[in-house]
Amino acid sequence: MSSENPIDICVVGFGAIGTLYGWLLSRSGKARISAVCRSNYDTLKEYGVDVESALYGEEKSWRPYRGKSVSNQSHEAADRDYDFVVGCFKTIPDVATTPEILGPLLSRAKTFVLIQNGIGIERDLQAAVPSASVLSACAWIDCTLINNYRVLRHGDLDRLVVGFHEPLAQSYAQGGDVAKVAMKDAGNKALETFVHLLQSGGGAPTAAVSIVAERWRKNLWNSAFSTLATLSRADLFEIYEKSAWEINEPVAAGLMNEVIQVARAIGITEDLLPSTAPRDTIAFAQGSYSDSSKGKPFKPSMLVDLEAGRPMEVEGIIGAVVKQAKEVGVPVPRLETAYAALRLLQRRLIAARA
Ligand SMILES: CC(C)(CO)C(=O)C(=O)O
Repeated sequence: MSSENPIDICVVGFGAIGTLYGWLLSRSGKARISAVCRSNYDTLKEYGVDVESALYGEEKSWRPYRGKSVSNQSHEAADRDYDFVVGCFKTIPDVATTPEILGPLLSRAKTFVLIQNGIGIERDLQAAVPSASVLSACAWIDCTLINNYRVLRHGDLDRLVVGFHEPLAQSYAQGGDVAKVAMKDAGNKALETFVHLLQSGGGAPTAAVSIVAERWRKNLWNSAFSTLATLSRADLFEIYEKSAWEINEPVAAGLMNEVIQVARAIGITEDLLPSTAPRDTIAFAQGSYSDSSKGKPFKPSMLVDLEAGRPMEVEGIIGAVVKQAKEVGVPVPRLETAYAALRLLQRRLIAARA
């Protein structure tokens, strides 16, 4: 590392996404990464990880500045302050909330970044650390840890959209407008620094005008394709296979249109999330998955979790939309059916782990 005053970043959840973004941040030469790991702790400590990315290149035996075990609820990493705490763990509030997972790290930073799927995933964190800046990011990426966590395999897709969440009104109520402006400035500055670090590491993140709208846009993909794939245990090539797609297309479009209607009802306007977004999302997936002779079968992370017997991100992807639909009185029968079926699967996964 060349920098004299390194930016200290704690990445919590060092699965494929945490490893890839931790690596890019450290490649900036300006940041040092403390990694909070679970299953890959021993491998990372002994061997490091071989990064094999079609987009970003390769590095043998990369190790973060230090690796810490998650066995003690992130306690081991809470021995210092950080410039950023970056959450790359799955959002599964029906198992543990984000504040529960971050534990003592909550008081170790003023800026948190959540790189996760789902809607409203920032809310419990904002309530737990009202004076902090909360950023979040949507990742369109295909990466996996293989060979017993020794290799990070990444293809040629990395679309990362990062943004700053408006602070909760209660967090600046006492200080009034001055406090509000100061919080916004701090958030925007943190966003600028984070984006710059990733860019310096070779990444190409985009800063969002409205990260909330971007989260709804990303959720179009997840609520349709993650749901269909998980309930049928089919990969994306199977879903897009010609005779199957005739049946699946209206189902995917129907699920996405319900998501759009809820987004509109809560105030996400056409300029932030256009009504053409479902069509664009379908076309984007079609470009990648309609020809099975090209590439390997792709499974959304929700299906990967189901097959591995791990709890899935049902609440953030579907549950949160269904709940908001109820609050604003928008009927979402397709999403409700998907949610009910996924919840039944989830109950079994959680019970098996207990
Ligand atoms: C969009 C995608 C497929 C990852 O890039 C995803 O969000 C997931 O697998 O859950």
